[in-house]
Amino acid sequence: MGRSTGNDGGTRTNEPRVLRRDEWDTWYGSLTRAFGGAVEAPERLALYRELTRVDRSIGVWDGAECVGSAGAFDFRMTVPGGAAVPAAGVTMVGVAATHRRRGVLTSMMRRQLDDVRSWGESLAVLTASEPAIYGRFGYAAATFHLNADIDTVRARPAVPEGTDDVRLRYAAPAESLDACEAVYARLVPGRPGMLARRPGWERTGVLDPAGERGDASPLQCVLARRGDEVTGYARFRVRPGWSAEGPDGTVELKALAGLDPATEAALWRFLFDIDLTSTLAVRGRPVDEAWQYQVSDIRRCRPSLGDALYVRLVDVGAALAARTYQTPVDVVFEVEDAFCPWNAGRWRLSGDPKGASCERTTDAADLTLSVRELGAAYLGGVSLASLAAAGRVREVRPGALAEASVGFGSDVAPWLPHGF
Ligand SMILES: CC(=O)SCCNC(=O)CCNC(=O)[C@H](O)C(C)(C)COP(=O)(O)OP(=O)(O)OC[C@H]1O[C@@H](n2cnc3c(N)ncnc32)[C@H](O)[C@@H]1OP(=O)(O)O
Repeated sequence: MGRSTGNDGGTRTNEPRVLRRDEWDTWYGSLTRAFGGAVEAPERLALYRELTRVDRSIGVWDGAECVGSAGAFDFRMTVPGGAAVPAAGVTMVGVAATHRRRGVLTSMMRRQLDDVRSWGESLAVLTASEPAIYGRFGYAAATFHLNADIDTVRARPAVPEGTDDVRLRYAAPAESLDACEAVYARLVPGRPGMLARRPGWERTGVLDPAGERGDASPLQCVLARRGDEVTGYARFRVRPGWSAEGPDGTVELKALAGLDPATEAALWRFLFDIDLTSTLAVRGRPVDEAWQYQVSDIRRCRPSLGDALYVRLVDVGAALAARTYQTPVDVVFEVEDAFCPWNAGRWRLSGDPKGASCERTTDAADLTLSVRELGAAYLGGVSLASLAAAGRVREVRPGALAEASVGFGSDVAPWLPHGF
């Protein structure tokens, strides 16, 4: 770091160092400004202050001014096979516009990945403000999500048997939090990419600052029950609207979870049917969610895909051994990793649906790729065969690509349940 030309006349900046709690306001203020400077709601600010792990956060200072920030939550993320693997949730990354493009981010990524390795965490994950930023540091998009603006007048859901047995009742979002979290916790092991809720994180789902609603309703919650058991929930707002033809409101879905297909269908049907609305706006849903296959007209749902979680294998051997493989795999990867050279070289992965090992080897390579391709394929959402077709994976031993590609797949699409 330290290229000495810049908008501030060439003042040198320093190496990143760990944040102190009393520096948080300055540090976070610098981050907010890097994101454009809009003022955040006090409730959101207070929660993020509480959730920040200052001991895992770093800043770059130029005199008394904070010019770079980066943090890392300590998540547990589900990987294929169901294990909850420690993953550093990289967050709050920003560099002052006066100090941009002179290596401040690079110095923070260097320090952070060294730190993550020293904490014994084999994965770092993030959501990117811009996809072009993080590839050079070894991250790759590993999960995608589905957005839709559903015309609920013309696209109608067909529900499975048992849906009518599910009872729905309104509940206050904050008061029903424990019941919702119990449902969420049961779903976490079943889908790669899901994050076990850490203390405090459950509150992000019911933050409801009045200043962020515009003309929409406060957050609403409906609980689903089968018998006495809470089996699901949906949180949403309603944004009323009127056109010359009549009511034209929008339901904005914020969260939905169900323990069984009938519960999920009952919640979706409810959201389709709220009076005085004609659009159901959904963002960030799993790409394989059932509602898409229940609607009468998918085109009227205006679906679109978005990139979601970026994965970086910080310790290739430990990360690949932490997940399982849906069919037997025995392949040698030749891995290129310029930013974390401890990963570079040959690794033999032997795995099946029960478990896996991944060790250093001197055997000949079967497949060559960079750590980014392993990150993309890690959760089973991007196939190694597709990456090979894109010229990013090279097959040396005939048959190795199909073997690894099928083995890395996941029957359930990986999904990031919330931003961070
Ligand atoms: C996980 C999260 O928090 S995502 C949020 C990221 N933060 C933001 O988007 C806030 C606004 N932007 C910023 O704060 C800064 O511009 C940052 C953090 C994106 C980049 O910081 P900088 O200190 O300027 O990056 P740095 O100088 O280390 O750049 C390293 C390389 O990345 C490239 N790069 C940096 N930002 C971008 C970008 N937005 N798009 C494409 N390339 C980029 C640089 O050109 C440079 O390339 P080179 O090595 O080929 O010369």
